[in-house]
Amino acid sequence: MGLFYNFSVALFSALGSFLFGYDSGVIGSIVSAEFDFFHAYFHSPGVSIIGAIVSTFAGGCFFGAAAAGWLAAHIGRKRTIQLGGLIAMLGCSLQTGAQNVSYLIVGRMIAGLAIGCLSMVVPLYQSEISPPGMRGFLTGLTQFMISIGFLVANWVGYGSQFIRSDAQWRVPLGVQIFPATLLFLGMFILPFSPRWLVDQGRNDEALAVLQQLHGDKGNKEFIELEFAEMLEQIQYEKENISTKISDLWSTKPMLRRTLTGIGIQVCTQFTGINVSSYFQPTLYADLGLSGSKVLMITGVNGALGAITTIIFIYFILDRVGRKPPLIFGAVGMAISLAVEAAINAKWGGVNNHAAQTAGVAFIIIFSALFFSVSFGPISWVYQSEIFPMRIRALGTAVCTCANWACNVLISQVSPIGMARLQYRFYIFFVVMNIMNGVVVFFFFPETKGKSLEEMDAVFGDQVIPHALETKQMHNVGVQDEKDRDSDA
Ligand SMILES: O[C@H]1[C@H](O)[C@@H](O)[C@H](O)[C@@H](O)[C@@H]1O
Repeated sequence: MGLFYNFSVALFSALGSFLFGYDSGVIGSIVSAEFDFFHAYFHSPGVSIIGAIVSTFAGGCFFGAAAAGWLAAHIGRKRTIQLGGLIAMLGCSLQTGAQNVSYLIVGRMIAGLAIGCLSMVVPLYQSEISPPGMRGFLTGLTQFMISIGFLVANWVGYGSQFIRSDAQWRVPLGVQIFPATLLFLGMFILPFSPRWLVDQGRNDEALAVLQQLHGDKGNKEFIELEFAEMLEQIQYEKENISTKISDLWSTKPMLRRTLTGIGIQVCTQFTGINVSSYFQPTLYADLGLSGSKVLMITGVNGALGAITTIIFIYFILDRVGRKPPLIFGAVGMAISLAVEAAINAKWGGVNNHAAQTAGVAFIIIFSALFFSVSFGPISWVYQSEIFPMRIRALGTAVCTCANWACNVLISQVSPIGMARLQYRFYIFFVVMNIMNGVVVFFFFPETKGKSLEEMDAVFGDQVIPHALETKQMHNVGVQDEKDRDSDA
């Protein structure tokens, strides 16, 4: 039990993040020209209908994330995840059984509501069940599972194009019903967030969950201190902080939290990641590549991204903190995109093998290396750890909505930008990545190793003294890792 159980709970809840990646990724294949049965069934939908099929999903995500802010505070994190799973089952079933375009669009919208909700609540739940020294790893599982979702979607899409019936598009859409059902049912046996339980006055249950999550072996003192601090902080917040949306900007420290939370998500979107996630085949086509090679490279890129993410969150994130990797990633992405722009400017459209290889390599380096060790995982970790309990659900929801709003904007504008600006479009993102690095350097505080209750000290509104020293808590996290190793 103990940390292995804690890890398993965080990983299982990340099935919600898998659905996020899968649902975002699969539609690209389905609307592509290779899916002839899809186009025949829906009477060759034009670009505007295809645009609607793709973007109603992201629109639904925006509203799903907003609603989850209220739900997670009232019915709790666990039940909100279950509700997300249930709605995903409905949305995916509607898409799979679609009889006409409206049916499909409604299905996409409903699935969007579910994914938006899950995208906000899964990392929030993970961060509230984690010990401080492992919060980066356990919450970073969100990004890991998003990338696995994208990866599986790519390969399912690839395989399904060879089916010679309507199953060609119904199968890849239907596949998601399985993880959605598993998430809905499995969450019945997973614990509630201990912090939400304390907020509801269910203290005994909260303590029992903490003991279950962190294990009792050699950890008793840590659990007692963590629990005492949780009680004290949440009690203080209950008496002094309301849960109104205006609390997000009512004091300077709160405004700072809100701006950094929104900031991390806006910066993440402006790295340009979704140009690569959604339009990768076009980027390769601009380099003169086509056919099955493109899907192969996309798949390899996705697999490398997942591997880099897991290595980064497990070995590095909780040791070096949030800021240094963000700055490293921003610089790395700016350089990769600058090289990409130069290659496209000089050799775009020309059949030069060396230039093509370098162009592909830098797209992969951009996302599978630099994004995966920076904004990818850290955006979810950071937004889930900076708000005080009373307003955490709402604050996290606002940040996630910022993610989806920018996501819609960039995915709508990118096809036009790529066509009109060509290689100059990369330069826009070079500039944005440099700005991201500057913003992080000057405005983002470091949160590594602090307990969620200690974030008030980080943001400058500490009122109660913290019994649990950061150093001590961090050591316990490390101690736990050792226990896990010796358990194995
Ligand atoms: O590829 C996804 C992207 O579609 C999301 O917009 C972003 O927030 C995720 O972190 C990323 O992994």
